[in-house]
Amino acid sequence: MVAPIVSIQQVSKQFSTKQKQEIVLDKVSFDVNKGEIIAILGKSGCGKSTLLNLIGGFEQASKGSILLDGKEIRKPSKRCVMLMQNYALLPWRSVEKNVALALEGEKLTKEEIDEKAAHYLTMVGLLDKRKALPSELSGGMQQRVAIARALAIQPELILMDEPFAALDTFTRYYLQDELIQIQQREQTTIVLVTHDIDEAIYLADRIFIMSANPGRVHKEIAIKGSKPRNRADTDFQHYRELIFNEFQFTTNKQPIEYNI
Ligand SMILES: Nc1ncnc2c1ncn2[C@@H]1O[C@H](COP(=O)(O)OP(=O)(O)OP(=O)(O)O)[C@@H](O)[C@H]1O
Repeated sequence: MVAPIVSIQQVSKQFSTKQKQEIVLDKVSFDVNKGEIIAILGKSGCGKSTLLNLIGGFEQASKGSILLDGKEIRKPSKRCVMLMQNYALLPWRSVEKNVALALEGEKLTKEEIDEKAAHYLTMVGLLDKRKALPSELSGGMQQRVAIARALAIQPELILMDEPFAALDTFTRYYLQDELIQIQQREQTTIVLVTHDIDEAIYLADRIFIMSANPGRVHKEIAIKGSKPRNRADTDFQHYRELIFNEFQFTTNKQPIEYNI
């Protein structure tokens, strides 16, 4: 039995503004095992990013608790990094200096920092771009720099909020493959929020489908089969259909009326 690295226990989150009080998450519970990729799918506003922020320690739960290796998460830590859709690179720093940023504050010499930065840039295939500025790179390359920077911290857990959503299909496919390879090599645990059903099936070991108002885990689906998976095979289509059906269930969409 693999020990859970993250344990989410009966977590509720309420936001209060002047206008209203909103229960965004309601009694969410699940475990994430070491070395797993978990994908969280759900329609806009169901609380996916809020859940990631709670796991990352950027927000506090209103009720319930979230444990990282058995200890309650109360603030952000280097054991867990967040990777965003917009890369969040510093535009005035070179690629290698952006990666090195993650290592500043550690007890490392300049040579050690350079060596580590080079190591992780090699891993994402961007060593030859180390002197470039982010603006000189494509979106896909910038996201690879952000991945190298996240990996350089050697976190146990990476939280990803739609990391590839801004990229074109082929770059997205390429980075998904790269992510699987790196994740298998480093044995990092990943919790990924995505709107992309195919991305979830391609990457995840388990998918949690959330329903909205308030956000709850509606269904857990374990994705069988080794990676990389074949997007065209029958198993993949089976999961796709399963998830589409679940979404119909969680979305009470009115039929579109056409005036002819
Ligand atoms: N800091 C905050 N203060 C008040 N309300 C908030 C705050 N953060 C999120 N919310 C509200 O919580 C709800 C869920 O937001 P969240 O960003 O978690 O959803 P999401 O599922 O990630 O959406 P999307 O897929 O569109 O990114 C929304 O109604 C949002 O307005």
